[in-house]
Amino acid sequence: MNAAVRVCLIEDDPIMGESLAERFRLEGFDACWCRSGAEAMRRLREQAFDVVISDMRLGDTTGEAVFDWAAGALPQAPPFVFITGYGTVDQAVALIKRGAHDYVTKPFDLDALVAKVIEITATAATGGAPGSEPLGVSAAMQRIEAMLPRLARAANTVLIVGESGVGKERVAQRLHAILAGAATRPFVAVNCGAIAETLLEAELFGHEKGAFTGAARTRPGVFEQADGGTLFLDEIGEMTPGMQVKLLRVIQERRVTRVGGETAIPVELLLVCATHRDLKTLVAEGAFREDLFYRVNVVQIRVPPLRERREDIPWLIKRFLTDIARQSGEARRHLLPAAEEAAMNYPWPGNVRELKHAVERACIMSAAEWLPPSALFPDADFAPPAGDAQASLGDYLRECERRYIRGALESCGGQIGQTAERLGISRKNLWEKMKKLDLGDAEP
Ligand SMILES: Nc1ncnc2c1ncn2[C@@H]1O[C@H](COP(=O)(O)OP(=O)(O)OP(=O)(O)O)[C@@H](O)[C@H]1O
Repeated sequence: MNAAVRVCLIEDDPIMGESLAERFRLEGFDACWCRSGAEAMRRLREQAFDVVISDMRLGDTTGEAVFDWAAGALPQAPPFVFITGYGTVDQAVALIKRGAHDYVTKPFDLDALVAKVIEITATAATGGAPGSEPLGVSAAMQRIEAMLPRLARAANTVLIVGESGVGKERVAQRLHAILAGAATRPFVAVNCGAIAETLLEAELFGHEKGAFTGAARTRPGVFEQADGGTLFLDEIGEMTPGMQVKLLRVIQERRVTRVGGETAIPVELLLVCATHRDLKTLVAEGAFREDLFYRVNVVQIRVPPLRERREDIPWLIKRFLTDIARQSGEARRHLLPAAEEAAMNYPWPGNVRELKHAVERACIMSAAEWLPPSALFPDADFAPPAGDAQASLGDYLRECERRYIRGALESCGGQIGQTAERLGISRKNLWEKMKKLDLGDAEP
């Protein structure tokens, strides 16, 4: 799968260069090791690369100079990932603000770097930068699409709501792509629900050297990293009251103070917050600050669940099949009409994420060019209920969802983590659904 990934490695240190080049080749990447900036510029001019991994300091020039040269001289500069030492972190952060993709600090984890390359090139294979593709063909998604240019011009805070996996981050990326146009501006995404409160403050606002045990050096937070571009804060409904106060202050003042710091640093960015929770209910329960709710809820985009915009299902399936073919280099697969019909009839509780996983799994599990329904829905005991003419659509879909989740639970031996992964939803989301659908002892 990695055979076509072309990596340009710019590293003047022979030991580091050799070990990185060797590891990349072992991964199946087509790695070209350039030992100087001049050599890199020559190779980049001659050949297209999917990603550039460059040291900040090179014998004859700097990684920054190569990056600037590529932005001006190449028709389409590949994404740059910088390798930095302690002394050059600030420079690397500044480069990200100017459009570099990412950086890793020495000593770094090789596995993580390889995963980063795969992630970057997989995104590139989906047809360009995330956000460069339309959101869907349904009337609902086209309405969202139509409002984005106005928001990109006028808004500085946007709230995106919708169930898990509907594509909230996708919408944020699309908004960012419209905002940024051809310019290279940073898009930084953080899942607030996945980070403990003690770490979240430093992640958002940064920290000074020595601010706490383990803060060996100064690190700018995501607000600073996203300066000039877009910051996507996912799962803001999960923030603790303490963090909510701090976020409110930053949104109002548009300045951040690093943990352990004294100076307020101005930031100018589009803040996109997202949640799958009902913030109004959280406000009523006292779990979410009312003032913060009004501050982030100035403009709200609701992304409907996939079951409410079924026209997008075949369109998304075709997109995913095309992406898979491009990434694997194999022939493009198709769905048999019966499989497409089954996909249209299924409620997709995990939304687009679940659909994407199902298509990916079907392509791995079946070698057929035309995929049958069983490739998409491998759980033997799942068959959509026959349907009762008296039942409402809501009841019918609920029964479909219940049966499918029960089948998945059974096929995963009741293991919640595995089942959630298989369905493409979070464990928490699975617990909630099990509770709602009376499926066993739904206690986390
Ligand atoms: N319109 C779309 N076109 C192509 N892929 C999409 C689209 N919407 C969502 N996806 C894919 O579905 C998956 C889930 O999307 P995304 O992460 O944006 O959802 P989310 O609503 O932010 O999820 P969560 O609430 O769990 O954070 C991703 O792999 C994304 O690439």
